Amino acid sequence: MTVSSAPGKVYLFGEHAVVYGEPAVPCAIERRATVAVESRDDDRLRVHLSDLSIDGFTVEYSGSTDETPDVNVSESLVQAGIGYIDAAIEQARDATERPDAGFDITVESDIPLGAGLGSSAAVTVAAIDAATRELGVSLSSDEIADRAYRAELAVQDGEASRADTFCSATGGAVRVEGDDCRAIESPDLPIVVGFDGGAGDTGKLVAGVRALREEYEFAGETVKSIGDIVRQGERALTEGDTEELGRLMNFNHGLLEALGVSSRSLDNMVWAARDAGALGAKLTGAGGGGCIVALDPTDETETALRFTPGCEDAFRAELDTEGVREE
Ligand SMILES: Nc1ncnc2c1ncn2[C@@H]1O[C@H](COP(=O)(O)OP(=O)(O)OP(=O)(O)O)[C@@H](O)[C@H]1O
Ligand SMILES: C[C@@](O)(CCO)CC(=O)[O-]
Ligand SMILES: [Mg+2]
Repeated sequence: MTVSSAPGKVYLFGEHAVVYGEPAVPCAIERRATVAVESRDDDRLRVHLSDLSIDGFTVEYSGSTDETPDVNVSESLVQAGIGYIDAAIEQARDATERPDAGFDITVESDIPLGAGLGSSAAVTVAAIDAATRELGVSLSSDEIADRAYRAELAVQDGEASRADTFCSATGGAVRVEGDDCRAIESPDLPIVVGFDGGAGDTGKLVAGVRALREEYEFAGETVKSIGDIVRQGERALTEGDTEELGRLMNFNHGLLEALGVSSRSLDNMVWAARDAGALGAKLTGAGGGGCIVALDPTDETETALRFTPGCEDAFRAELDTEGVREE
């Protein structure tokens, strides 16, 4: 058996805009997905998912992905839980030239699903690393990131950037602009996360922004303005100017709200954080529900979020400098 883990992430800046070639700066955090993989003698996949929101369920289906898994849970749950694993295994089979390799797979994760913390990227990255190493092939983190990106593209109908998967494979803070992906220096930031217990579907949310850009030229200008915020934010990050970072995060959230990817619960948490004295606060990831990220060196924001209606959890997130790794 081979076991790998990979971190989730928060976006300081640039989600959604990064899909259209603008830069983005996500940072890996110490919340990880762990995937255990064991080879089988046949081409079948037996997948056990014990994620946070549901009792673990097990599905088993043939290796050829055109066969509907014979499962006893709702189709949407299967598609939700299986899609990224299935796409990751396809990438692992391609990377190892073992198209009929079968696996027993167990996924465990402390990253809430669909909440903007990159759970899909972490699960995909860890699954590719574990499955390829189980077959005796060791990929570089850049190769894993590229294959995980292609897996996310497949599951999200082409609506994905390289940012989440490169950040999860690499760890630390990264800067992604199109195919240009690189690790960057980042000071230890006082990151606080608020979680509303909800979720958003990344593929659908990204498709919504794409439709808005196609309908309104000013929506495209809004996306470009997010790119300007990211470039300004990089300078603040290099200088360790957390007050400027916070102001730019607030600005970024406002533009994401204009693009229709925030929600009442996310906005409530953002304003609760700001009212508590956070340097800045914004939604993170695809939006639609899930998490916000705030900067506050004091405990005020975390405390305020815990008493904010609609906030289910609030926690301080440390930067995780490690990307994908063997456990
Ligand atoms: N523990 C897990 N077990 C199985 N599948 C998981 C697990 N965690 C995430 N996934 C898959 O990832 C999907 C959520 O991915 P999605 O991209 O919508 O949100 P996210 O990655 O958590 O947030 P964001 O992309 O906004 O950062 C789930 O519906 C499921 O298919
Ligand atoms: C919304 C998005 O920009 C980030 C999701 O965490 C999509 C992507 O970059 O793949
Ligand atoms: Mg995702």
